[in-house]
Amino acid sequence: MTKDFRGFTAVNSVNLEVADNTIHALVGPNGAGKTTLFNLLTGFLQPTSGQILLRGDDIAGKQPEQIAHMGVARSFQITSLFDEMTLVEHLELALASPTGLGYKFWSSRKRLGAFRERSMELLSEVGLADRSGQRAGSLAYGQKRALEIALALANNPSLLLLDEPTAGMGIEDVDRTIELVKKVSPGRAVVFVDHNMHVVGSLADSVTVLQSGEVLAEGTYDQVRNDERVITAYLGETGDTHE
Ligand SMILES: Nc1ncnc2c1ncn2[C@@H]1O[C@H](COP(=O)(O)OP(=O)(O)OP(=O)(O)O)[C@@H](O)[C@H]1O
Repeated sequence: MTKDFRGFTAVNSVNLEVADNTIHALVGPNGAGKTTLFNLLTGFLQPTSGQILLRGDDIAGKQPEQIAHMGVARSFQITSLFDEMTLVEHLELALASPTGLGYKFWSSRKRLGAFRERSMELLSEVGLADRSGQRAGSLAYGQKRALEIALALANNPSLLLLDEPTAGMGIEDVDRTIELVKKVSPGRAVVFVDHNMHVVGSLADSVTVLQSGEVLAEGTYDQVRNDERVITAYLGETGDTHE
């Protein structure tokens, strides 16, 4: 698929194929087109040309809500939580929204109770069950990111997109997040963007390296990390982020 912004091609004929039950990393220097690609996959941007097939259905041109209903979920790079709401309320709201209950939330708190059990399951999946009644604002940074993953999982997506899931984390949270993503990946395809090569090497079954909107290299982590073009692209940026 391709995305032009008034003559500037941010994503140029990128062909990305992600199989079920696999974890795929999207890496590349700043401005490579990773966020634009995520925006295309989730309907926040429309491709200038090309198809986006989700298990055979073309989702290009559909609205973000439709794409979400079809099984694509994304956790954001920037936290999008409500500090005053509890963890379990976050999950209940996320579970209620595809049913159309979402907008009535404020007047039908009782009906949301129907989602309590599933909310607790999701919280325990990400290791936050014992904090279910706490306000999101009271969580540590790594826990907030785990809550975001739980929210992304609420509608059991077939394609889970994680935008820099370990950004800003200390090493312990990074390792916890690696284990969490491994744990929640079976049964779906996961695509993540991350600048941390330890994370990419630990998680990714396959890696696509983007540069200036184009695919620079593709393969396993070991294949791409030894690719001369990749090394050059990264050296050009920061000197040593290829590890
Ligand atoms: N709405 C827009 N209008 C014009 N240009 C844009 C727009 N969005 C992104 N771009 C440009 O497209 C290119 C790719 O940007 P994108 O944000 O996708 O890169 P990225 O790989 O996600 O970078 P980073 O790692 O810094 O997040 C950049 O040159 C950016 O300036």
